[in-house]
Amino acid sequence: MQIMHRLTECTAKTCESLSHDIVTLIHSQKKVITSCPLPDDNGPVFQITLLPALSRHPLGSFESHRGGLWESVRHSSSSPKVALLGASGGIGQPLGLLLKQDKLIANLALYDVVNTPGVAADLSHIDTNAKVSAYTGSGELHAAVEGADVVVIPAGVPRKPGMTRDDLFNTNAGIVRDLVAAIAKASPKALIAIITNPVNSTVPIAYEVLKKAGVYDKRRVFGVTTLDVVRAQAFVAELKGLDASKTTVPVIGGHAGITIIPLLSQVKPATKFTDDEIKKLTPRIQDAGTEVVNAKAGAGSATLSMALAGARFTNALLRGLKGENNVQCSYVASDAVKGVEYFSTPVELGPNGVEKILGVGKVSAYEQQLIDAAVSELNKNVQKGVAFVK
Ligand SMILES: NC(=O)C1=CN([C@@H]2O[C@H](COP(=O)(O)OP(=O)(O)OC[C@H]3O[C@@H](n4cnc5c(N)ncnc54)[C@H](O)[C@@H]3O)[C@@H](O)[C@H]2O)C=CC1
Ligand SMILES: O=C([O-])CC(=O)C(=O)O
Repeated sequence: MQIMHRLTECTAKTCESLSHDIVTLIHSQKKVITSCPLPDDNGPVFQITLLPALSRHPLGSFESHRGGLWESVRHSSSSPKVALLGASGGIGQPLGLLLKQDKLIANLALYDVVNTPGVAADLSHIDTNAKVSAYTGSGELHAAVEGADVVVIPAGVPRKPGMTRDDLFNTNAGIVRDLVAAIAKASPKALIAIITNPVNSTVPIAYEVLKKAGVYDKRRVFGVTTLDVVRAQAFVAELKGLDASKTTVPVIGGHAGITIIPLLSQVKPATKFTDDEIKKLTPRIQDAGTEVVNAKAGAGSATLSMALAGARFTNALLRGLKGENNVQCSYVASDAVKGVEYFSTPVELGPNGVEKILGVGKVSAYEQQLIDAAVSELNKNVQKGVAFVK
């Protein structure tokens, strides 16, 4: 059977790489007969001879075309799959609820070590289009993440009062390592969004695991710091009587204590703060996670606001994959700040994940002091993660 591989929804770049995937795939099965680019008004087209065994490969859905002789295959991001690992948890459940409502998601795979069938049955009764599936335990992890465009990870234990995020390292580092090792095998090109704390260390862990597996791409791993942005926007809007939905506040650095750096000098709409306001608001944003941990008094940490933040960030990644480039703050491998290899700044998201690191921009003297103070703390967190994998 021959197929016409038409990529009307992809940029030339993703088109090339997808074509390469298909050719590699066919080669690996020793079934390629011909693969040649053809000119076409609708974008690059590749003619490939394909055997029936491959016609259901998850690279895309195949549609009959020209009397069955030719078929077209769409890039997987035209029917995106999101895998949610830790789906039964305090964050996982409301995040699953929000993702089920995201029109950009065609398939929502829920994975956890417990209770996933119940969560999936519940969500599957919601009348939105995303198809929900459940996977439980490490034996089903490969299937959960296979073919995923985006994998979101809130798996792991949360803080109790008196703990730092770093106190979670001993339990959560191994969880993230093992999950990412499975992603490296089953969906090496997926964008990976890590919520699990300590984010400052779990992101370097993920990079090191991907490096070891030979599928490292620094554009594809993200520490989710969106909750810091959400909080900063809520607190600034409340203080200044602004419309929260139209207030933007970049938050840079990392995701723990003094590494969380709100850039109040860059608030939009442009807003003036007194020194006193800055000195109160900055630690409030830095300690907002602890505020929730203490208020929950042993019952966990932020889940509902985190679910919203996670859904917002996932949607931004999916829009980027579709070619709708957009800007979000995220903790990624970065050269934005000298002396540290991972840093959150605004980044441009696009078809490859991180398209561009936009840097810290113009900061005040106070903010520069916060950046300087964060660097050594971040380095410790990064080194701890790297050493764990090595
Ligand atoms: N990045 C951020 O801004 C935030 C991060 N967090 C972090 O998110 C993580 C999860 O928090 P919660 O959902 O409140 O905790 P939770 O304990 O309610 O849920 C965690 C879920 O992970 C599952 N899990 C444990 N090991 C697993 C494994 N190996 N594979 C798959 N699933 C596994 C558990 O069964 C549970 O369902 C914590 O590490 C927390 O610190 C929390 C809030 C904000
Ligand atoms: O504080 C915690 O442990 C959870 C978290 O990261 C946050 O709410 O920002």
